[in-house]
Amino acid sequence: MARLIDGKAFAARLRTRIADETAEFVTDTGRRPGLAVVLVGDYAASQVYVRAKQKACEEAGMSGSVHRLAPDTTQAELLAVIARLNADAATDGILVQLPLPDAIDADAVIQAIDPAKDVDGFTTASAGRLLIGLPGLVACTPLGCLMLLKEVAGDLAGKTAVVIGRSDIVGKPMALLLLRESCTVTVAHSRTQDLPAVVRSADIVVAAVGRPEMVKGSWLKPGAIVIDVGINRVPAAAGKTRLVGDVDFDEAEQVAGAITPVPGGVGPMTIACLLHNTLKAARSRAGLNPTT
Ligand SMILES: Nc1nc(=O)c2c([nH]1)NC[C@@H]1CN(c3ccc(C(=O)N[C@@H](CCC(=O)O)C(=O)O)cc3)C=[N+]21
Repeated sequence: MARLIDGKAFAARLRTRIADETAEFVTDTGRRPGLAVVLVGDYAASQVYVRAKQKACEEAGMSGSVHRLAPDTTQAELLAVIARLNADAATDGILVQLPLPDAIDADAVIQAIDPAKDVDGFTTASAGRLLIGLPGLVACTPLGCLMLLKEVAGDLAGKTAVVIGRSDIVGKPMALLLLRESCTVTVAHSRTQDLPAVVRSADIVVAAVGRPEMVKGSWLKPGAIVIDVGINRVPAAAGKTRLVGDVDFDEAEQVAGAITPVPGGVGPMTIACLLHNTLKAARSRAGLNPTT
């Protein structure tokens, strides 16, 4: 049976460490690190995530503000909010909650964020710095996945890694982070031929496709480390729903060496890494040395 990778517990320890470092930052600078979350519209899942992010900020001793805008907010109005937050000295991190309403050009909004405050790591500046190996803010979900992998496997050099999914916010930055750790990286996607055979070659599998329970136990190399980024709500008994990942957990845990559960795996790490990035941005803006 696979070892269970307890992302929730790891994230809790990380958040405690960040809280200690935040207290030091407050002593050094006389102010709290500040995260501004911008939420447009009334998408139900976003309301839940945004509240979780704000609560996590406050528990770490940071200031977390949520800027709620109406569903019919125009692009110009949203850009004006970003400009104001870019110029605000007390704001260290800016996160525009996705998805945005269809009428708004999400890319134009993201690119308007000051890269020094880009705690999601979504701007071209942040993505480009990761690509060429310069220090910068890295997207929270892949960063959290990497932390879990290093915790479980230690040195990743020379290991074969397959990333399933090629999104700009998970698959691509995940592949670059694994390459930076000297893994041999394959990025698989919807057009990949014989995906089971590709997955079977991997010591490390990161599943980020958004298809419930798609990765089967029989696809895995015995002993592989499996990181499941998927968060899919599917129908369950008695008209209820339940969360499942992109990996068929019950099958995979019979074959894998270690595996993250859903929930309680990658999700909590995403939020902890958002705090990590906010503190990192705050330290950098205050002229302090980076801690990690
Ligand atoms: N600009 C932007 N940045 C984001 O980082 C971002 C976003 N937009 N839009 C939505 C997605 C989703 N996301 C999650 C964060 C934490 C959990 C999480 O903590 N999940 C828990 C609980 C899940 C539950 O019970 O619903 C878990 O997996 O254990 C999930 C999902 C961040 N996102």
